[in-house]
Amino acid sequence: MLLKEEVQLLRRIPYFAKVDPCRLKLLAFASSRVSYDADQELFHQGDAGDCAYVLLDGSADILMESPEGEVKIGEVKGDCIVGEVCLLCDGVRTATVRTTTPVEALKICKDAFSKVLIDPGVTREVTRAFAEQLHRTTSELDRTRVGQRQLVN
Ligand SMILES: Nc1ncnc2c1ncn2[C@@H]1O[C@@H]2COP(=O)(O)O[C@H]2[C@H]1O
Repeated sequence: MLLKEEVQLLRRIPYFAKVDPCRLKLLAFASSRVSYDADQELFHQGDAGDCAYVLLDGSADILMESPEGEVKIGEVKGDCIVGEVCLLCDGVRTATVRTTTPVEALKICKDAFSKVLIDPGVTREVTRAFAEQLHRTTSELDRTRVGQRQLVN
C-alpha cells in the first residue's frame, strides 16, 4: 500500500484527524500492515505491550478475565484504535482483544505513537476518548450495581 493511502487511512481515525500532515506521514511510515483471521488474539490481558493497532477493517471483542471466566466488556470495529492504553500508561494490557471477523490493521509502535502525542490535537482527542470511555464504564458499573441490589432484595 502507498504511504499516501496509509496517511488517508490514519486520517479517518478521530485520534489523528487533526494531526499535522508531516507528522502523520512519519506515523504511516513507521507503521506496518497486519492481517488476522477471525478468532485470533491481537494480544492477551496482562501481556507487556509495545504497540497499538488501528483497525481498518473487521471487528474484535474486548475481553476481561473474571472469577466466572472471560467477560466481554466491549467491541471495536473499523476506523478505531485499540491497544493504546498500555502505551499511554506504561502498564500491561488491560484486556484481551480477539478478532470476531478477519481483520486488517496498522500496527503502530510505541515510539511512533509517542511522537504524534506531541501534537496538541492528538492529546485533546486522546483525553476526550478516555473521558468518554470512563463515562461508559461508570454507567455500566452503576447498572450492574443496581441489578445486583435488585437480585439481593
Ligand atoms: N472498557 C473498555 N472499553 C473499550 N475498550 C477498552 C476497554 N478497556 C480496555 N479497552 C481496550 O482494550 C485494550 C487492551 O490493551 P490496552 O490496555 O493496551 O488498551 C486497551 C484499550 O484499547
